[in-house]
Amino acid sequence: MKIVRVVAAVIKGLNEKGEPIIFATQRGYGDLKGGWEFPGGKIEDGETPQEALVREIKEELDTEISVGELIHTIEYDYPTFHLSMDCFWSEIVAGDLVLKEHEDAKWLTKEEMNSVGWLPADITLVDKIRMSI
Ligand SMILES: Nc1nc2c([nH]c(=O)n2[C@H]2C[C@H](O)[C@@H](COP(=O)(O)OP(=O)(O)OP(=O)(O)O)O2)c(=O)[nH]1
Ligand SMILES: [Mg+2]
Repeated sequence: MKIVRVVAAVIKGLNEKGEPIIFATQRGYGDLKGGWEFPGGKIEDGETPQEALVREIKEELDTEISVGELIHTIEYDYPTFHLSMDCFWSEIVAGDLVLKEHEDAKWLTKEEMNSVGWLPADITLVDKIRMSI
């Protein structure tokens, strides 16, 4: 099966109560349209995962991020491809998270993380994030 290598940013911030919040985006096009995900995309030839992630977040959200530690690499079989997705803690350096490609976005607290319809590959990662924030 075809392997698709993807990077995703788990962007962490704080709400007005000082609680940790995570930025989630809703896919605006394609087969998985409407599903919630962590912004990011496919690694291109010659890029490191971190370089790919900085580029993708600039393209998708017009925002500059700093890429932190790897949280987890998701391996998941979709019907037509195998997804291998590196997920990194990330923080905003500059920019306002403008939705250039996504349909919607939300900042979610730990308690709210199960309130959106995540893509099937993301479920184990979401659980892991909920335990660690
Ligand atoms: N970005 C992202 N993709 C995910 C997640 N979970 C998940 O299954 N995927 C899948 C959906 C896509 O089939 C694939 C990568 O997607 P993408 O569409 O974001 O790639 P891209 O930004 O480079 O966009 P494109 O040029 O291919 O349209 O990974 C996630 O949390 N974030
Ligand atoms: Mg993308």
